[in-house]
Amino acid sequence: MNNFKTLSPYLRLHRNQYIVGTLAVLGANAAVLLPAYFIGRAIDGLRLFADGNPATPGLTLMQLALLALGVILATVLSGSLMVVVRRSIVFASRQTEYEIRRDLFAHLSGLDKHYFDRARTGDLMNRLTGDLSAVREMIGFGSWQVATVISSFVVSFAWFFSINWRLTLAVLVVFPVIIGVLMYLSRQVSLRYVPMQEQNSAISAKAQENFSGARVVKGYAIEDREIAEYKVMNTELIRRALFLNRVEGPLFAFMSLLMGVAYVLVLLYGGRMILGLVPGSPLTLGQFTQFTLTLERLAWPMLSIGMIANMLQRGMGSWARLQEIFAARARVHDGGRTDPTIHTLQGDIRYEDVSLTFEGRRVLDHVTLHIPAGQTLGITGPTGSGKTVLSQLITRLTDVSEGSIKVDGHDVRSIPVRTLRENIAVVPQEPFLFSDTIASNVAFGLDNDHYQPIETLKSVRHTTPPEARDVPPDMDRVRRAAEIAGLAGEVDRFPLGYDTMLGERGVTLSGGQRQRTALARAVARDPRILILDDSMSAVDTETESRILQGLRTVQEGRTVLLIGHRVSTLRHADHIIVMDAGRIVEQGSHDELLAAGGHYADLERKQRLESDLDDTDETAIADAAPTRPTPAQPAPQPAPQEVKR
Ligand SMILES: Nc1ncnc2c1ncn2[C@@H]1O[C@H](COP(=O)(O)OP(=O)(O)OP(=O)(O)O)[C@@H](O)[C@H]1O
Repeated sequence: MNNFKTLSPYLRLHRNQYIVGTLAVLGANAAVLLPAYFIGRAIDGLRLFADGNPATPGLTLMQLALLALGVILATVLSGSLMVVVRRSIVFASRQTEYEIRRDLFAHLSGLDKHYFDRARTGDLMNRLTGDLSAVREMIGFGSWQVATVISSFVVSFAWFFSINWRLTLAVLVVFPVIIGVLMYLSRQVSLRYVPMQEQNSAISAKAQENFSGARVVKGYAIEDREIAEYKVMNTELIRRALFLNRVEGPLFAFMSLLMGVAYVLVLLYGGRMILGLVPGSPLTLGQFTQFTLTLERLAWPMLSIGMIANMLQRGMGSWARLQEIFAARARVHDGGRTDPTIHTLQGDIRYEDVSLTFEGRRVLDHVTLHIPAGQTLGITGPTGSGKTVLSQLITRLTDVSEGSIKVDGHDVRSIPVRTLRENIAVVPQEPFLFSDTIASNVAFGLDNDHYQPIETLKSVRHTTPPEARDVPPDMDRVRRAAEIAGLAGEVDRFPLGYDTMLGERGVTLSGGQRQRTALARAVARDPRILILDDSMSAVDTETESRILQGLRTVQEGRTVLLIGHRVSTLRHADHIIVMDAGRIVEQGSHDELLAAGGHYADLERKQRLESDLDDTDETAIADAAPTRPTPAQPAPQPAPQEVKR
C-alpha cells in the first residue's frame, strides 16, 4: 500500500486520461453484453411467433431487424470505446513511464560518490529498463484489465440478477474459491518475483562488467571461466523464473475448470427452470440464452484474473525496487548553510585540522595545510596514503569527518556545490572518456550554462521538450587545450583529427593519450583550481616535462594540486607535501625536502639512480648495435612513447 502511495503522484498527473479510460472500459464492457440481451429477446419473440398464438403475436420482421441492428451498433460502440481505452490508458502509461524514467535519471544524477561507490551499473540498468517496463505494464495494460474484470463482473451480475436471482446465486457458488485462489496466488507471486528480478540484475551486472572489462578477461584468458559463471547465473535465473511460472500454470487450468463448473450449474439448474421444475422461478429460452451468452463473456475476465494479479504483483515489486533508488539521498548537497551569494572563487585553500574516516577507518588524520591562490602544491607519498581523498575533499566528493576546508575563507560546505565544482577541474587517476569525438571529449566541460535543473513530477504533456542543441565545440579552445596537454601533435596525425570517434570509455586511445585528453578537457574548462591526480603516470618523462612546461604558461593565477610519484612531476611545485597513513609527514620546497633527507630525498635518489641506469643501458645497447641493420637483425625501435594500458 505504501508503495502505491508513492506511485499515485505519477498517476495523478494523468488523472483525466485514467478516468476517461476507465469510463470507456465500463462502457465497452456494458456494450459488449447488449448483443446477448438482443439475441435473448429475439429468441423469445421468435418462439412466441412459432407458437402461432394470436394473443402473443411474437416478433415482427421490423422488430427482428431492429434487434439485429442493435447487435451491430452495440458491437461498433464497444469497439470504438476500446479505441478510446487504448488512447487514454495505454498512452497515459507510456507517458508515466517517461516521467518516472526522467525523474529516476535526474535523481540518480544528483546522487553522490557514496552511492555510486556501491551501486552496480548492470543492476541500475536493469531497474531502469526491466523494472520500469513492469511498472508500465501494471499501470497500463494491468489497470485496463482490472477495470475490465471489475466492470465485466458488475455488468454481468446486474444482468444475471435482472434475469433470475436464483440462477445467479448458483453461479456465485464458485466465487469464494476464486477469491481464495487469488489471495494465495498474489502472495506467491510477490514472494517469487523479487528474487527473480534480483537475479536478472546480477546477470546484467555480470554482463556489463565483462564487456567493460573485456580487455582484462581476454588478457587473463578467463573467457571460459566467465562463460561458465554466466551460465550458472542464467541457470539460477531460469530456476527462479520457473519457480514463479509454476504458480501461474495450474491457475489457468483451474480457472477454466471453475468456468466449466459454472456452466454445468447453469445448464442443470437453468434447464430445470425452463422445464418448470423450480417452483416460483420460471425462465424463458431467450433468458437462458442471454444468461449463458453473458456467462460466456465472463470467461476471459475470469481466466485473466491470474495473469492480472501476477502483473500487479510484478509491477508493485518492480516499483519497490525503483523506490529504493528514489529513497537514496546524496550526503553531499546544498543545505541550510549554503550561501547562494558566492559565485566566484579565487582558489585560496585551507585545510584546518581535517580528518576523514571511511567505515571506521581513519584515512586522513589531522591535516592542516594552506595553499595560497595561484600556487602549485605537489603531493606525494606511498600508495593508499590519502593523496586522492585529500584532493576529493575540495570538490566535496565526500565531506570531512572532522575539521574544515575553506576556499577563499568560505567553508566548502557553505559554497553552492555547483559553483564550487564549476571552479574546479579534476583529472582523475583513471580518466573517463565518452564514446564521442576527441573534440567533444575535450569540450565536455564547456557549454554548461544553458541547462536548468529539470522539474520532476511534472507531466510530459505540459512540458516542452528541451531544444535539441547541437552546439559545435569551440575548436580554438579545444586546440589550445590539446596543445597544452601535449595531445595536439598526435591528434593532428589521426586521419580524422579531432573528429576521430573514440570507443566506449576511450578504449581506442592509448593510456597516455587518454590521460592527455582528460587533461585537455580540464585545461579547456579554464578552472580556478586544477587537480591533477597522478594524471601523467602513463606518459614518458619527456612528454611529461613538455606538458608541465605548457601548464606553467596557463598556471598563472590558478591553484594547482599536483599528485604524483615522480620527483620530475613535483620538483617545480611551490610547495610539496609527503603523505603517509593519512598524515603530512614532510613538507617544503623541492630543495628543502632534499636537504631534509627524508622520504622525498630517498625517492629522488632512487629515481635518479634508475634514470642513470637506464641511460647506461641505452648507451651500452647503442655501442653494441651494428652500424647497419642486417635483415636478420631489425633496427632497434624507438622506446615506446607511452605505457599502453
Ligand atoms: N570510497 C572509499 N571507501 C572506503 N575507503 C576508501 C574509499 N576511497 C579511498 N579509501 C581508502 O582511503 C585510503 C586512501 O586512499 P587514496 O585513494 O587517497 O590513496 P592514494 O594515496 O591516492 O593512493 P594511490 O597513490 O594508490 O592512488 C585508502 O586506504 C583507501 O582504501
